[in-house]
Amino acid sequence: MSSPLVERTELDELTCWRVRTAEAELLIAQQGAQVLSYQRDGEQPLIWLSEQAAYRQGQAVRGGVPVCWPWFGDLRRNPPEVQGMHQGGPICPAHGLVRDSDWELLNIDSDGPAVHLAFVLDTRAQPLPGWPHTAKLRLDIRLDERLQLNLATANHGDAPLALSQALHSYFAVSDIRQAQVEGLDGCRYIETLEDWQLRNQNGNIAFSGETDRIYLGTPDRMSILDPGWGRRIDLEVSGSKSAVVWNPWIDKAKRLSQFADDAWQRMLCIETARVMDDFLVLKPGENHSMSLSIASHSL
Ligand SMILES: O=P(O)(O)OC[C@H]1O[C@@H](O)[C@H](O)[C@@H](O)[C@@H]1O
Repeated sequence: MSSPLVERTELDELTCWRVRTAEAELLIAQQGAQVLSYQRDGEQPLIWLSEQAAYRQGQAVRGGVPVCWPWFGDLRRNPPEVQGMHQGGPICPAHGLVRDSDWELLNIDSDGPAVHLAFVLDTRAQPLPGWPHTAKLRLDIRLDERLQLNLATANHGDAPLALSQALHSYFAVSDIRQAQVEGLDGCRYIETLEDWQLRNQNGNIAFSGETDRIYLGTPDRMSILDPGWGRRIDLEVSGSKSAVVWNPWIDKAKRLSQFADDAWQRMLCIETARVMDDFLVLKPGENHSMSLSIASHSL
């Protein structure tokens, strides 16, 4: 078996890392430590990357796995403790401050057929605008027969940190209208499209319109069933009890940046998260890890 290969490549304004193992290819942008694409040989992509993706500094790439931190979504929809950490006035971008920041590549190493890359963002070296706290964020990416992401936050300050976060994974599907999500039966969810009402999930999730929901009390395993490609994508998570399920459908697709009008058909976000009442509080010196493992199997 050939040993894994990691090469640096520049995509327009962004430095990226292309990882090739005997069975898969992974592309990561150093900006945001953003996984951009992931495909196993002989399979359709697992992670979706927009065909209109732009590789610009200071702008998250549409697709892949952006890291949302130290808040998820609209800051004003976050618990007061999370909002209170921001002292930057009215400018507070959606999904926090790190998806378009420079991260440092700490390490690349391989262990037999597996490759591991670690990226860090330390707010002491790189202060975040309007967020004057001392924390170290680390994303470990490991590729072997599956893709594993581990997002760790350490509080290096002397006061508690309150934050929300997500690994905003865009998955590739053959056709969202045929896909289903298994594993969330019986969970409560917030229907953000209908006044943030609290509802209950019955059975699998199927898609027939714009979907933007925050699931609470989520389990450690979920799957995307994709009959069109005869495959299931199995997600295994730890350190998270909330997840966001999102597809923009027809109208919102037209308003999104770097997004083709018909791209909603081919993607589905299931975002491993710590949001709403699952937000994170870290005491001084405390560390927290949230991980996501992605594998595919035939249906
Ligand atoms: O366009 P952005 O900032 O990358 O956000 C994309 C989507 O991210 C999802 O997490 C949100 O639930 C959606 O409401 C939002 O549209």
